[in-house]
Amino acid sequence: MTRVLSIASECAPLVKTGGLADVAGALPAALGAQGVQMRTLLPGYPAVMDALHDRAEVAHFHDLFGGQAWILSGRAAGLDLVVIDAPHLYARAGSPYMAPDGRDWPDNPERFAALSWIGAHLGIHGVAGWHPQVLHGHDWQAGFVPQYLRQMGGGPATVLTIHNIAFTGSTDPGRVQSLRLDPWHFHPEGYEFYGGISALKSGLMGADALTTVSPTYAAELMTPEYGMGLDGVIRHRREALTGILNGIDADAWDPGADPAIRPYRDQEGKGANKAALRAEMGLPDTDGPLCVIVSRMSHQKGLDLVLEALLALLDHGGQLAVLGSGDPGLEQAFRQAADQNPHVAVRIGYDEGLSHRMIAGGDAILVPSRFEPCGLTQMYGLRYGTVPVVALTGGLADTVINASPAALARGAATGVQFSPVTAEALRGALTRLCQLYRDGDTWSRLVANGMSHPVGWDQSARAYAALYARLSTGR
Ligand SMILES: Nc1ncnc2c1ncn2[C@@H]1O[C@H](COP(=O)(O)OP(=O)(O)O[C@H]2O[C@H](CO)[C@@H](O)[C@H](O)[C@H]2O)[C@@H](O)[C@H]1O
Repeated sequence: MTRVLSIASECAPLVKTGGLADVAGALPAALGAQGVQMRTLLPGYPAVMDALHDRAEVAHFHDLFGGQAWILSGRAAGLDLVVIDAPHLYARAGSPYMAPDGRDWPDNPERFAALSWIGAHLGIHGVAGWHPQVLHGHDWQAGFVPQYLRQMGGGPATVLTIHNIAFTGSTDPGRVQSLRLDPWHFHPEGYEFYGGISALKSGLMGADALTTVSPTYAAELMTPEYGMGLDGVIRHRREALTGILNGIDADAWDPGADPAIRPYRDQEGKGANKAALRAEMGLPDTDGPLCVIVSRMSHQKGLDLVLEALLALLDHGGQLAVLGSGDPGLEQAFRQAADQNPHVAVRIGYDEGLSHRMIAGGDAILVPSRFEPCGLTQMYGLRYGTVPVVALTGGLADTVINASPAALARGAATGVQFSPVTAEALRGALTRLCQLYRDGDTWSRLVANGMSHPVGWDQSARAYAALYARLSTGR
């Protein structure tokens, strides 16, 4: 049994703003099957504190970045947790990162430095006799773990996973002291980044192993186009980096047993869900494909391209249903598209149940991301027989097999890919989708291929387990 402490700023189903939470929530069970004992360290947000049971206090700090903190072990939602009960940092309404008015909390650097600091502390001192052999942090919020370990005199091996390099946890150099960083390490080999401080850069330089969530994204990160200024750092650490594809939570996303939908096991069974979704979204019947989108609305996700390419879908009898929130300009543009066209429906917001109904009821799911470390919704689509139309980038390239004539002839195709990530290429992909949809036999094969494509955690959990084993025996 390798003992691993996962350090995450969000974790499904307790607290989620995006895919990081899904992964942090799914890893412990997936890895349990591989002989890894994983506990998850989380900030004590109200939702986490409310759900925590079987609590035991394992440590107390008089001053954790400006106030008292109690470290609690316990369980919630089937997860073994270690929770930082620090009301001055985490007992706030809103999302993990933002106030209810949508603005980032000004002390986010300290709030997540505290998470990393406690992670490092527990790495050295353990949790009531349980001593992790590996500390596995996620994204910038866990970036300072290796730095603090170094300041505390060393400890277990560290892994840092990049879910989204767009967030670097950067702040101004005046915060060295409030972040409890050793000023001697304010240099390019440490946490300094373009004259400021970056938690992610610090972790990328200091962690024993780096992972990201698909092999293609691992390669892309080393290029200026995708590295967001950190490509040089990543090239410098290329020997330490591996791409391990995400899986999906196969229990939460099982079309045969999903309580949010009318369960089904083959293409036939999708019909009732499609009719229900059309009724729910107020969409009329057509003979073209019903395309769905479930997404954060941000530049990353390329949804502006969908608006530009929309007519290619509508002119072929297709429809679009969108669930998402984020960029106010995009929200408004989708609302307007829905007002202007009876075959477009939009729900602005975050709605877990509706996301299941959309993916069950759609014929196709659109994921036109400009960059996508892995992407989960295209994999939900595969499992639910909802054909993914994806940009050829990152994990989208690694999880979908394009319906080229050769792949169709081999019986391997599962979706439609397009490249470059432009409205013009997306128009071509939507036109092709509509052609495939009209050819009933080919469409049925695409759907069936997707539904039998493996999207669970087995293979990736083995890859993480092997990485942890290598790191913990190497010390
Ligand atoms: N309005 C809404 N209502 C309900 N559910 C919604 C929703 N909007 C989004 N979701 C859900 O949130 C999750 C989003 O996960 P993704 O992997 O697609 O992207 P994200 O960019 O957040 O994650 C980052 O981290 C993950 C995990 O590593 C990587 O896969 C990804 O590429 C990377 O950008 C999915 O479970 C999706 O269903």
